[in-house]
Amino acid sequence: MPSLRLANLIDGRLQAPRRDRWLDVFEPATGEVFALCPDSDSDDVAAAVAAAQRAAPAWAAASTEQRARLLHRLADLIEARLDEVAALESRDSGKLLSLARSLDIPRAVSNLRYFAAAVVPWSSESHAMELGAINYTLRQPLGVVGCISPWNLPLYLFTWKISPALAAGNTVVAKPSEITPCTAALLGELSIEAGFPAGVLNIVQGSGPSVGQAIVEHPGIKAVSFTGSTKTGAQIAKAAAPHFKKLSLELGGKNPAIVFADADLSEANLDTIVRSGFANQGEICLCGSRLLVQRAIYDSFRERYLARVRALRVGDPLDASSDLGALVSQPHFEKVMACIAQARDEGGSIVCGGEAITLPGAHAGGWYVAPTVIEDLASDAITNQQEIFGPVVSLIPFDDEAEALAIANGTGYGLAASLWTTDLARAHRFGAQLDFGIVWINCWLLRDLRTPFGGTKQSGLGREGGVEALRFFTEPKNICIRY
Ligand SMILES: NC(=O)C1=CN([C@@H]2O[C@H](COP(=O)(O)OP(=O)(O)OC[C@H]3O[C@@H](n4cnc5c(N)ncnc54)[C@H](O)[C@@H]3O)[C@@H](O)[C@H]2O)C=CC1
Ligand SMILES: O=C(O)/C=C/C=C(\O)C(=O)O
Repeated sequence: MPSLRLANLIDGRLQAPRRDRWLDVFEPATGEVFALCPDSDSDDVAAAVAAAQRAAPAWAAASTEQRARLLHRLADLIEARLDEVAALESRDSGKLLSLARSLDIPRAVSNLRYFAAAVVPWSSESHAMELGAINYTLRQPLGVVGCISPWNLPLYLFTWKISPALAAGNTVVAKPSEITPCTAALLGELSIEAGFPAGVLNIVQGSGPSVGQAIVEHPGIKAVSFTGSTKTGAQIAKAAAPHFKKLSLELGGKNPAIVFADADLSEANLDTIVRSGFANQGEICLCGSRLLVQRAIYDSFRERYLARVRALRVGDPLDASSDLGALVSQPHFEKVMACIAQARDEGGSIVCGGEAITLPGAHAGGWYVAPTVIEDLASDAITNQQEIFGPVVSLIPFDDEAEALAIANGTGYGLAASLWTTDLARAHRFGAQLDFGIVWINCWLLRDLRTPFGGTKQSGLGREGGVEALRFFTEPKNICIRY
């Protein structure tokens, strides 16, 4: 029997799911079950919404300083237990412990602190009219909002959603992924210790079709912020439409990293380009899975790049010398392997990796895939069009800017692009033409939490981050006074 049994947080109390049903939670590094997650249903969601509705008036009326103080206190508690939270995140998701410790958990803390700080000086607009009237726009909390997050950056994305929602004065019903529920459950416990009033933050654990859908469909939930697959995003949009709910959808990507012949390919930059494909086993929606390289440097770049990728070590996520850990689940492992098989079937050459890796001993049952590089596929091949979300990068040569732009923009997605060039004019010209919500020039995943974050086309709807997130989680009300 797994030793860890998670709980829902509803109305300030840790609770078992009403039906007393449970889901297995696997440790991707070993393939073993190590925890049980509540398999909650619409009754648990209804109880959470009712608690959130009761808590909403007082939370909305609290000063921004009071709300900010509690968010900071929660951040303090997570920070004080950094090692423990990072170890839990790594165990739950298969990600490197070093990454959880240096990126995921510090960023979760930053999310809480950033929105705690941002909401205090946040002010509304006013518009004076010459005829003798003034408008001012109130930004009022929506009431109860839903936050649904995925498994790839569990606490990082869970806090990215709940922090602005709470800071702006809403009460929350949140659902982490049932595949990686552990750190959100721990955050729930810490929120009690931090002193959040009962019902302000509710966490209902369980599957997408039961808990996620019940959140989206509940008439008491005024807005839903979702990160995950484009397919689920479309289902949510459909279910939310009859209720006219506000939606923020941060979905998939098929991101290009575009390397021009004039790029500064220093060792550090080359490392970043490799990282942009393989960080977190490629399980980040921002990973550059299409590597476009100008033909003039293709051969020399390819040689240096492949040498680096071949040197990446797949291993135990707890081992500091591992560069890649385990994929998050058996179904996801099977999906990634099927994508590699499909790349072969459509004529791609696997120039590096391409196989599953079996580690010795206790890790033999884990889900490991070798970093894989594919060549010789047209840009409209399925491999170069569909999101794989694993350690798989496709190399694509191009001749000039026009061709690079057509390839880069030529998918259904538009999340993030990275561009490598020393030509400043090209950087501006090309950056402006890329049909993506985020463009990094000579860097990747350099994040400033004040900036708008999100994608175009099938990568989503709306923007998260900074003031955009505070706007999303509030209702503007214009008041016009004649004097
Ligand atoms: N950040 C991203 O862009 C992510 C992309 N993906 C992509 O999606 C593929 C499938 O992964 P999944 O875990 O199935 O992603 P998913 O999009 O189904 O799951 C994300 C979250 O949505 C919830 N959910 C699922 N169905 C729902 C519904 N009908 N209503 C409301 N919530 C629902 C899940 O329980 C989870 O909390 C991956 O292989 C990957 O390609 C997955 C996770 C994150
Ligand atoms: O906000 C960020 O820095 C990163 C967000 C990443 C995702 O949303 C994702 O991988 O799904």
